[in-house]
Amino acid sequence: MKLPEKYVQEIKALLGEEYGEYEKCLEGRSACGLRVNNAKISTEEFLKLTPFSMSPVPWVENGFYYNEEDALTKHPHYHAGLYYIQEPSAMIPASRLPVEHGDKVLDLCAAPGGKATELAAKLGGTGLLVANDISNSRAKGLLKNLEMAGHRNILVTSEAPKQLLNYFPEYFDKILVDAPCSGEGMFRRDPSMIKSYEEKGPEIYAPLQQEILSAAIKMLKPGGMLLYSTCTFSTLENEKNIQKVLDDNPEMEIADIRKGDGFSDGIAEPGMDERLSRCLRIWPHRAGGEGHFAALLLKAGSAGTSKSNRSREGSSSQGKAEASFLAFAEDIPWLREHDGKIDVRDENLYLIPGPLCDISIRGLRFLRTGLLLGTQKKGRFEPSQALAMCLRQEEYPNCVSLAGDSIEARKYLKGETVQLPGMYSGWVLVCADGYPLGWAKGMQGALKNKYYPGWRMQ
Ligand SMILES: C[S@@+](CC[C@H](N)C(=O)[O-])C[C@H]1O[C@@H](n2cnc3c(N)ncnc32)[C@H](O)[C@@H]1O
Repeated sequence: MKLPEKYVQEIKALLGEEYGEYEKCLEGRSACGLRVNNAKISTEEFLKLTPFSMSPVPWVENGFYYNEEDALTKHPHYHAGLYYIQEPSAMIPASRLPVEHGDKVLDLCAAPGGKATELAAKLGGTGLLVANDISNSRAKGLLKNLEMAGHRNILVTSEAPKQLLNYFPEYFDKILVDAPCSGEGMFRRDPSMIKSYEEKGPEIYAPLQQEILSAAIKMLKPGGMLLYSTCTFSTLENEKNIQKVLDDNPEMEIADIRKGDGFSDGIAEPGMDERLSRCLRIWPHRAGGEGHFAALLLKAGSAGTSKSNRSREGSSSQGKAEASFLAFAEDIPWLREHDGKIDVRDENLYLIPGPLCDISIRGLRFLRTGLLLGTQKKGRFEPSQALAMCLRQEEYPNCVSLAGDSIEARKYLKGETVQLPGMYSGWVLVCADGYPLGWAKGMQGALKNKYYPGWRMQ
């Protein structure tokens, strides 16, 4: 691999005599990783269920290495949202941000959702995750990944950080800034990054990262925590940005971050704050991952409750639509006991998470508020794909479960008609090994495929 000369000099200066090991390591293959979605399945259960062999990623309990030749994105368990394909060192940021149930969490640069899906899993259906990406097209992929993973307490937005700040000053308990960066840690996995590095290197990204960080700090509650991460090695984009945060914001402190075998400390060059060593670095020749940087920051003060600026009243057309939905959702406990409200917009019904009922988002560019439950057509409720992904088999009695490795499960995911013995009527939840894939409509014994066309398996 031909690395840019400027980059080679930079890394030699950081690694000294270790540089040879780093260079040699780039000739090898990068590791493939997946993260189990504990919002749907425990790690233990997943390991019993999966037909693939895998070995643990040492720094996260739900992370695993798998063999490159295994087609993990083609398996129905992937489409059931049981795991997310993720580069192993990219599993660190969400795992090191101490999200607690009930928190209001912001993932400011979230697409395509590798970290947002884990942050939402840590919330366990409580609190709120605002997942944002400035790119609208990338935010669409983010929404799909959050929905496939079965998350409902979400607000998916596509805004510049400065604009979000107008809506959420000092609002969040926890914030992740997984910043756009020069991607030096991705050269082996994606050699096209070398070209983009040559066009836009650390000098271009560092000011953008500072701008994003500055808005993020203003959105963090006193007492809140912010994790800043990149997949690059340049100190300009990493420690020097954190140094600037410390210089400009006396209320910000670097917190200790849990490290492990093969992790390195942050680099405090002469004249820089020694606390920068608390940051974390992953180098590909020292640990089984491509490379990452993470800094955990704490804002001084104690967290109060966020201000509410909106009432929870629903619209008058709501009563009828809500009633038809509730008849459908009779046995789903979390739909009867949620802390939010059901909102009706046009034909669509949404379950708005509690914290989102208390704020105004008028004028904000969003792709989703809460969970799209379904649509109300000619007085009848049609459940959404996203609702199917949030359900557990035991919460909805009218189910059919296909074997995960069956031809039928794959046919269903391709949008084809599946012939099954038995008589079905109404909305049937189709599962693979007991984990929902989507809907079918029982019609005179046959099952009409209602899998969301945009998600079909190719
Ligand atoms: C490193 S990627 C994020 C990866 C993501 N966190 C994940 O784990 O899947 C950085 C993201 O930042 C977005 N981005 C670029 N400039 C931004 C800005 N000014 N504000 C917010 N997001 C930005 C990019 O569109 C890109 O999706």
